[in-house]
Parts: sequence; structure tokens; C-alpha cells
Amino acid sequence: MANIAVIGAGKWGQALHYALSQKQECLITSRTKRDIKNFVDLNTAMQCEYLVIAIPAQQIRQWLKENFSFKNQKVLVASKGIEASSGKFLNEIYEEFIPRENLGFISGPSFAAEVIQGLPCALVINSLNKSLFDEYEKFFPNFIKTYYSDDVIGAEICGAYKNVLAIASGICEGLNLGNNARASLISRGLVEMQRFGSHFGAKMETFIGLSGAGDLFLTASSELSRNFRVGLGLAKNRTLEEILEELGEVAEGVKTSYAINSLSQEHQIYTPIANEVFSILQGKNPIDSLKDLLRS
Ligand SMILES: NC(=O)C1=CN([C@@H]2O[C@H](COP(=O)(O)OP(=O)(O)OC[C@H]3O[C@@H](n4cnc5c(N)ncnc54)[C@H](OP(=O)(O)O)[C@@H]3O)[C@@H](O)[C@H]2O)C=CC1
Ligand SMILES: O=C(CO)COP(=O)(O)O
Repeated sequence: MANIAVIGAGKWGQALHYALSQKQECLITSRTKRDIKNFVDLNTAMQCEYLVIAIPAQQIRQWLKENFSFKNQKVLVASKGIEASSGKFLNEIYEEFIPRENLGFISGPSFAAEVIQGLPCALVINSLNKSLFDEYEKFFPNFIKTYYSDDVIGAEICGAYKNVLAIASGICEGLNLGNNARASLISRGLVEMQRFGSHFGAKMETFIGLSGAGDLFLTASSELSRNFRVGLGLAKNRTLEEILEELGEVAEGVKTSYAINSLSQEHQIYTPIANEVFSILQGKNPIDSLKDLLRS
């Protein structure tokens, strides 16, 4: 009988299910039924002791309220985002439903499209409970190297913030501003997300490791990223609605930019790149925005 299940069979949920099926049987469930091996209904999945949840950040509170009952499960959160309606981080939302010692958060550079091909990858499992990492580590296949960190808030902020920076980088690319401009934007973005994160207690080293620089460099420099592709579309003056409809998958950076904009105002944190992304999403011309950011 399997004791691990993935909840959410989108791109990332399916890739994690593939990875976690290499060493043991792993169940998978989702809102929409799919023809995947070991796809089960939600009730069956919920009987497992280990749950990996890959539902987008903006939907998670509602999903937990409607579907989750705590029976000492150990939950690994695979989503990356900040709740726009409240400005709450995912660990704050999850802790309303599950004790923190039963929670872990995945971070690091990991395009689902590569994980599902079994290509090498390194991930961080962030938890205040090291034994949760020890238990989860055993489930991962050889092609995924896992690291432990207790910097839950740092990892979360890196995973969420880099999506907003990937939108900015996609805009830079779409406007043909060149490699110099993009490298400047990404490196200044790293400093910006570290400034934001340290305000909330994140550790400096998280930003220069896999969760920070690693995931930022990946997402902000590849068309495999949905957030980067949102930026490319915005640079071509396409509407957000058109871009998201064509994408057909979640681009967490859009709503996360709303959350960062509110949080940075409330806490008086200097976040110029995230603020420009927010303004572009509100209709500001991307050329004006990037000029404002990059001129001396
Ligand atoms: N794709 C990637 O490379 C990576 C993604 N992530 C993060 O993982 C999370 C999920 O991304 P990804 O899987 O790629 O996104 P997708 O858009 O591919 O899939 C989203 C999934 O969430 C489910 N879902 C959406 N809304 C609800 C809801 N209200 N209730 C229940 N289920 C819902 C959908 O279920 P259904 O289809 O059954 O209706 C779908 O399976 C995001 O936070 C993303 O940032 C993190 C690392 C890598
Ligand atoms: O988080 C990711 C890779 O680590 C995926 O990024 P996108 O959601 O932009 O595709």
C-alpha cells in the first residue's frame, strides 16, 4: 500500500509524481481526473502519511478549507507564490491547517519539463523539522539531489519573488534590450529580493544558493519559464488576458507581484523591479518602465 501521494496533477505535480514513483509506488490525484498510472480519488490520496501538494498559491487556502483534514500527515509544499488577497506567505497559510513540524517546502531550480525526463536536478527541502527532511529525502530518485535548509521563509520568498523577476527579464528580452541589460536586471533583482526577504527574517545564504540565485538564474533566462513568457508577451503589447489564455497554465509571478507591491508599501521596502512589473500589469508602457529602471 502506497504511503505517498501528490495532490495537483498540473505540470509540476505530474513531474514530481514521475520522480517520486522511481523508488516506490506514489499515488496522484487532482481536481480533474486524468489517465495517469496510480491516479486515485482525493479520499484515497488523503490516507497517505506523506502528501506533496502542487496546487497554485492563490487557490491553496480555499482548497485546504474545503478538502483538508489533518490526520498527522507530513506535507511537502511544492507551490511558489504569495497570496495576493492577504499578502500571506504559504507557510503562514498552511500553518493555519497543519502544525509547522509536519510541513516542508520545496525550492530550487526545477523546470517540470526537465524533471519529467529524469534530467539531473538539485532541490532544497526547507523545514523547521530536520527529521521531516530525513524522511522525505529517501523518496527522491537518484537524478534529484536533495539538500536541507531550515530557512522556510527565505526559500519561500526566493521561490515567489523570482517569478516576478522572470516577468521583468522576459520584458527586457522581448524589448531586445540586450544581454547586458538582462544581466543587470537579474543581478539587481537578486539584491532586491534579498532586501525584501531579510525584512521578513530570511537568511542571506539562502539568496546565493539553489533557492535564490539558482532558481532566479534558471527562471529569468529561459523560455521554458511561464513567467518569462508572460514578460515576452507584455513586451509585445499583448494583453495579460490573451497571454494567460494562451499559456493555459499558472504564472504565479502575476498575482505575486500584487502581493509584493502591497507588502513593500506596508513595510516600506525598496522594491523597484517588482513595482515596475506591477505597474506594467496595471497598464504602464513596458518601454517606459524599463527605461525608468535602467537609465542612470
Ligand atoms: N511547472 C514547474 O516547472 C514548476 C512549478 N512550480 C509551482 O508549482 C505550482 C503548480 O504549478 P504547475 O503544476 O506547473 O501549474 P499548472 O497550471 O500546470 O497546474 C496547476 C494545477 O493546480 C490544480 N488547481 C488549480 N486550481 C485549483 C483549485 N482551485 N483546486 C484544486 N486544484 C486546483 C489544477 O488541477 P486540475 O488540472 O486537475 O484541474 C492543476 O493540476 C505553482 O505554484 C508553480 O509556481 C514549482 C516548481 C516548478
Ligand atoms: O519555478 C519554476 C522552476 O524552478 C518554474 O517556473 P515557471 O512557473 O515560470 O515556469
